[in-house]
Amino acid sequence: MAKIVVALGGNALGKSPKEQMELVRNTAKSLIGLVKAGHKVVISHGNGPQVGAINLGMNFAAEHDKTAAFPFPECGAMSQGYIGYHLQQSLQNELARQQIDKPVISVITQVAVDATDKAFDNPTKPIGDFYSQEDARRIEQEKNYIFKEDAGRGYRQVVPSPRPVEIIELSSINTLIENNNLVIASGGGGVPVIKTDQGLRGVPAVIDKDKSSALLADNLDADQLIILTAVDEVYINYGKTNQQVLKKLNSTDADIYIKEGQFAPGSMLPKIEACLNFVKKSNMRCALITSLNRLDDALAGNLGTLITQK
Ligand SMILES: Nc1ncnc2c1ncn2[C@@H]1O[C@H](COP(=O)(O)OP(=O)(O)O)[C@@H](O)[C@H]1O
Ligand SMILES: NC(=O)OP(=O)(O)O
Repeated sequence: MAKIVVALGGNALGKSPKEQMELVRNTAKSLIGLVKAGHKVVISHGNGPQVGAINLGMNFAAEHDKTAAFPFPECGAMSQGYIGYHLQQSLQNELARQQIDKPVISVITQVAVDATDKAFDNPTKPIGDFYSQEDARRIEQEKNYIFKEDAGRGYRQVVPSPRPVEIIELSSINTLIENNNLVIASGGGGVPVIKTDQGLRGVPAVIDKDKSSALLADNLDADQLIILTAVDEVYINYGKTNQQVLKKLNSTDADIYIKEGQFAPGSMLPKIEACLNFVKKSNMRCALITSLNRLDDALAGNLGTLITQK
């Protein structure tokens, strides 16, 4: 029996509640397969597109209908609730269908970051939808947002992405897991908070969920980290005619490929770095990157990129 943290990518969760629900329902079947096999499963997820959409909607309502403005950390917390709700319901329905008695719970998770993290001065985390360069430049002028090109897929708004330092609700998460709960935690990388003399305070940023998931997996002393995204496998020369799939990747080769710039910053690079951070601490650990809808095939060893220390 292994303890496995499974992280679902925000971009891989589709563009609408309908799409997300369908994708999550499908993934729930594989996740319950892991539970049935006797593994302790903990689920985390991204929120880039979702927190961007929520923030856009809230800003629009405040501008046009004069509703109260919703600060960015509150939007992050809403994205945890929205995605957690879909995951929770899909997992509960699948457990009921298979007549398995197991409680499912989403934990609103805050993750402490360093208030002096240099990431606050250099926004890098893409959120929301993709825009053309022309539209991105126009919105930048109108709204004072910052847009950057996202891994060849178009322009997206970017916000600061500080490094996760401490999972505030870790002890509750651990207790819930040890008491047979199927736990969803650290959604969207966690709501970023800083520690002040007055206590915890939310900050406008999005923590990379791959980094937070690796921290969660490490803190829980998990055996495996699985990152589910939109591609079946990791490649070198990705998107070029000579692209080559990486079935297995050890930390030595990964460091070389990182130096060569094989993994796009803001998309595949944080996943590889998170997996390396996790596996480098123990040669008993492994990490797997594969697609959200092919998890069963990946678990059967037919696809996916397996990352190990040696
Ligand atoms: N070397 C690579 N191999 C595979 N995919 C890559 C690579 N470099 C960049 N990518 C891109 O990274 C994307 C996954 O990152 P992203 O969309 O940010 O993930 P998430 O599902 O966590 O939101 C893939 O869909 C793919 O387009
Ligand atoms: N928070 C976060 O990393 O989200 P994505 O997986 O959507 O990038």
